[in-house]
Parts: sequence; C-alpha cells; structure tokens
Amino acid sequence: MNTAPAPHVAARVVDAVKVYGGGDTEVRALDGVTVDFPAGRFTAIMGPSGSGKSTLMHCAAGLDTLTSGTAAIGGTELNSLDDRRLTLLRRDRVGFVFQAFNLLPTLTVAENITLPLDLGGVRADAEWIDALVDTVGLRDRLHHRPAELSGGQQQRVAVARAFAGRPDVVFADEPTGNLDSRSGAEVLGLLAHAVRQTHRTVVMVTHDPVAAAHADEVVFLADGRLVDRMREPTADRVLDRMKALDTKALDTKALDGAGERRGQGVLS
Ligand SMILES: Nc1ncnc2c1ncn2[C@@H]1O[C@H](COP(=O)(O)OP(=O)(O)OP(=O)(O)O)[C@@H](O)[C@H]1O
Repeated sequence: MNTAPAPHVAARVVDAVKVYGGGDTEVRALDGVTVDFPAGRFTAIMGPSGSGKSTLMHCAAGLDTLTSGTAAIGGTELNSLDDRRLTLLRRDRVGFVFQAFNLLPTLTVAENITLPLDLGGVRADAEWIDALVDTVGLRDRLHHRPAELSGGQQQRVAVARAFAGRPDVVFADEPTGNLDSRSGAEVLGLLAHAVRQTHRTVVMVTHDPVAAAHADEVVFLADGRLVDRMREPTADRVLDRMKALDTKALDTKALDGAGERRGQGVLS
C-alpha cells in the first residue's frame, strides 16, 4: 500500500506502533496511531503525561524509528531511507524548535539563523531570511550573541532558524516550556503568524491548553492512541477535553490496579 502523503499533507504517520523495552518492562508508547498533519497549518499534539506525544513527534520527524507502521514527510516515506538520506531529509526539509533554545553561544543571531544552511553548504535565500528576521522582530539584534538576549528573544532566533531552509514542516517540542507567559505568547503568536504568512507547517507538542489554542487544530493522544481532533481550539475547550482525558487515565490506572483489562482508548 502506498502511504506517502498527498501534496496537501506535510507529514503523516500510519498505523504507528512504538514499543520500548521488552518482557515485563515493555511499554507501547504508540499503539496504532494514524494521523495527517496538513500542509500550511499549525497543529498541536496534546495528551496526558506519558500518552506518547514526544514519541509521536520524534517518529514523525525521523528522529526515532517506529516498531511498525510508516512515517512520511512531504511525500517521502522515512522507512525507505538509509541513515545518510534520513539525515539529509532532516537537514533540508525539517525544522526543529526545542524547549531549550539550542543556540550556539559563540555565533551571532544572524549566524545562528543561517547555521543549518551553512552546515549543509546551502546558499541562504537572502530575501526569505530578511523577511523572517522581520517576522521574528530581531532586526536590531542580528549582531548580538545569544547571552545578550532574553529567553523569548532566543526562542525567536530558534524559530527563525527552524524556518530558514523553507522546510516542509517545523516540529516544536514544548517551545514555550522555558518562557514566562508573555514571552511564550509572543513565540506562539509568531509560530501561528509564520504558518499563515509563509504557508509553512508547524506541529507542536505542548502540555499547555493556552499554547494549544494558538494552533489551527489540536490532536489528542491517550495511552498511545489518537482519541480526538479539535479544530479552531480555545484554551477553555482544550482544558475541558484534557480534564476528561486525565480523569479517564486515572480511572484506567485504578482499574489496572484492580487487575482489570486495560481500557481501549478514551473515546472508543
Ligand atoms: N526511551 C524510552 N525508553 C523506555 N520508555 C520510554 C522511552 N521514551 C518514552 N518512554 C515511555 O513511553 C511512554 C510515552 O512517552 P512520551 O515521552 O512519548 O510521552 P509524552 O506524552 O510526551 O509524556 P510527557 O507529557 O510526560 O512528556 C511513556 O510511558 C514513557 O515512559
């Protein structure tokens, strides 16, 4: 079966299973997840702690491999790539933003932004980079080093760096986890703006309903399964959904403790 995405899908996983460990310590972090991340949209992944959010993101981004099932980015199935091609795909077609800003302290803001392109020997598109610098509001900081910037400004550099190579998709893992709420809101607004203005795709893992509300759509995981999707989320609706999932997760754990069979996912 050809599971490569149609052009309007930036990334996709199909029947994704990820098992860590074996025997008594086996964990099914993903238990048959199929999800599309539409191109030109901002999607948030939410779910209770341990529900598989980071595992899904890492496998969808080619940072980790699935036990079974497939993952694809922009029409390319990741399982079909050897290590070298996978590294090139990650470098050329995927951007990353992490909780820790991961900037190089000895480089200026401008150098940090174009670092992935410079490492790959790719010529930066000056017009695109110029527009990005304006989008993230760092024009007057281009020659500063990261230590001279606030946390929010550093994360804005990381956002510009993630978009520098016009990637098919930018994956963001708790990008506001180290920021105060005001800087966090700025970075989220920026991600949403970059998606709208440049028609790029962002997939973000977050614990925070307020952060998720900046996305166009939220996908919810529970127990390694996709249990719901919500378009045009608001923080209140996401919070209500999360409360229901957390309650269900607690109930399931209580049942497990009583020796009952594990629940079959929250909505099924
Ligand atoms: N490298 C690993 N080895 C063993 N188990 C792992 C590993 N990585 C994750 N897990 C387990 O897989 C499950 C899913 O983990 P994952 O980090 O994807 O969840 P999460 O929803 O991102 O959690 P959190 O919100 O707490 O960050 C958890 O039970 C976790 O303990």
